[in-house]
Amino acid sequence: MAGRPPHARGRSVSAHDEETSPAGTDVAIHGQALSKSYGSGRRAVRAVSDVSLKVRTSEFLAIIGPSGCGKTTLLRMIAGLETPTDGTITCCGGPPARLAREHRIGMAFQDPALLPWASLRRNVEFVYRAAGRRPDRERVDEILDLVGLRSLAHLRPHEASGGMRQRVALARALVMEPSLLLLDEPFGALDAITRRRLNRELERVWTVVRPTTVLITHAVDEAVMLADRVVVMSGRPSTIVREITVPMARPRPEVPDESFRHAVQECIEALDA
Ligand SMILES: Nc1ncnc2c1ncn2[C@@H]1O[C@H](COP(=O)(O)OP(=O)(O)OP(=O)(O)O)[C@@H](O)[C@H]1O
Repeated sequence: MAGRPPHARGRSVSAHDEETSPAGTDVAIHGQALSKSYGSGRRAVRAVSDVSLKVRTSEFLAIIGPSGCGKTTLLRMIAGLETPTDGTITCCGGPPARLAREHRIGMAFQDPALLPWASLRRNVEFVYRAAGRRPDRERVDEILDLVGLRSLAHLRPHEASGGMRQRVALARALVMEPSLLLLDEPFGALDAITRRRLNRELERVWTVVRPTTVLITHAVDEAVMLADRVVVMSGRPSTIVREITVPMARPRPEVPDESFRHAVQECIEALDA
């Protein structure tokens, strides 16, 4: 299994410390002074305030922070689904909307929103149809294998467990080999055991495919278990207050070791600050 990439080595830093931001041509996501407000006048909500971040190609970044601090809004700006009120963002060297148009962004959310009448396989194939392409059956088989669903692919969503449905969501997000994988609380609705199992599977799949990944989660241990780097957002103002590099090789240990506990503690302290 691949070890942690050399770029993941580092220290805990301020989000605005340019020296510690990934430099050079391998920057996949580059947001500069991003702000987003909804509405106007006295009813305006400043959802994200002055966020700058860089994410390297093939890096796994997790975002944690209190409810309502702007995590989803930030992810939606990265996906090209929201336009920043201020600041700029590029993904793979161009505007996010271009990447989205080229179907190079894979997304999965807490609610997998599967087509109820279609088999799990057809739900995965649907990604191709939505992009106006013929499904690549070999690739669909490969991704179903990777998420452990090949033998269950004939089931309909109502016959599948919550964990299986989330695996379909992950397969859908990955099947077209996206440059960016954006995950918004994908396992938030699952029980602790299934969630832990899917964390392991996501780690394994990510190690094989290695897309640049941004994961939003409320679970600090999930963030530390999966990410190269954890970004902590605060509620007031809605911005990045801390970045924590996770100094652990992959696969991450089953039993939390000292560096895992230390990284979790750092995240908790940043959240409580
Ligand atoms: N489309 C919208 N219109 C108006 N306000 C919005 C919209 N989307 C989000 N907001 C507001 O922006 C703020 C940030 O919301 P966002 O969903 O980005 O936070 P979050 O950190 O992802 O929250 P949670 O962890 O609860 O999912 C909140 O105050 C929210 O009410």
